[in-house]
Amino acid sequence: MEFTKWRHVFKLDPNKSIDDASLEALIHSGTDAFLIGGTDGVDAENTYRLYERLAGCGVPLALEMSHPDQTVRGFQHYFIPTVLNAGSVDWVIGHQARAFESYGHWFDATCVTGQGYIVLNPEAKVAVVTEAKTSLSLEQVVAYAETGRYVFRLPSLYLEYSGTFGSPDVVKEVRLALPDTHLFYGGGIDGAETARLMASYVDTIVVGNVIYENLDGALATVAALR
Ligand SMILES: CC(C)=CCC/C(C)=C/CC/C(C)=C/CC/C(C)=C/CC/C(C)=C/CC/C(C)=C/CC/C(C)=C/COP(=O)(O)OP(=O)(O)O
Ligand SMILES: O=P(O)(O)OC[C@@H](O)CO
Ligand SMILES: [Mg+2]
Repeated sequence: MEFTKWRHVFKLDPNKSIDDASLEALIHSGTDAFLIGGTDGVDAENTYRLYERLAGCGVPLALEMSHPDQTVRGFQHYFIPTVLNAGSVDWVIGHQARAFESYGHWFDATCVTGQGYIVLNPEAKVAVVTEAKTSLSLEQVVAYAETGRYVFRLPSLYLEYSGTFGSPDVVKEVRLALPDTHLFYGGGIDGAETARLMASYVDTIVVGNVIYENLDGALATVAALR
């Protein structure tokens, strides 16, 4: 699974419902992959149910693990997030270490990638759950990104504005500071314009919420990159 080639992914939340027709449209949209992930209300059952609806669809499936119950086999790739600017160390390394304690025997480095999250929307559920320090200057965001890259040697960083459109200036500065790091951006991409803008700065744009609010807008985010 070469996530480094992905330019556009749809993020599907196991805790949200989506009808078959919409899922079919996403499958045929031309997106590079489906990233399954959510902050709350995710468990093995709803993760597997969503996996089953997508298995064999021809689009790569990756699981972004945010709960120990989510060790569901069958995905082509797994991301284990760490929230670099979390207010509690549990979300930086605590939950992950406990998960390895329980499930590490399943670990297969060829299909699991660490993902350094920097959460920047204080309203986002993930910010509340992880007590993220979101009041950061541009220099502080860059500093977190550089720490993720140079101290923790994370193979990917994720600028997370989940639920709102983020600051292009911040994203651009992180890109300039870390030209060789795989950057994901997610947050408020709702159509062609926002998709193109953020795709000009990062390697992979992640489109989530708009799927459940305006399917045409979601599909336009793929067409915009063609
Ligand atoms: C099966 C297999 C290959 C296993 C390998 C072996 C192994 C190592 C297994 C253990 C792996 C495991 C289970 C790790 C998870 C451990 C854990 C709990 C880590 C903490 C993860 C973390 C930092 C979560 C923070 C929240 C987060 C990043 C959430 C997902 C992304 C996101 C913000 C989604 C957007 O949706 P949502 O936030 O839900 O927003 P709305 O619903 O409001 O739109
Ligand atoms: O839901 P949106 O705002 O598109 O954000 C996508 C993704 O970054 C959420 O983790
Ligand atoms: Mg959710």
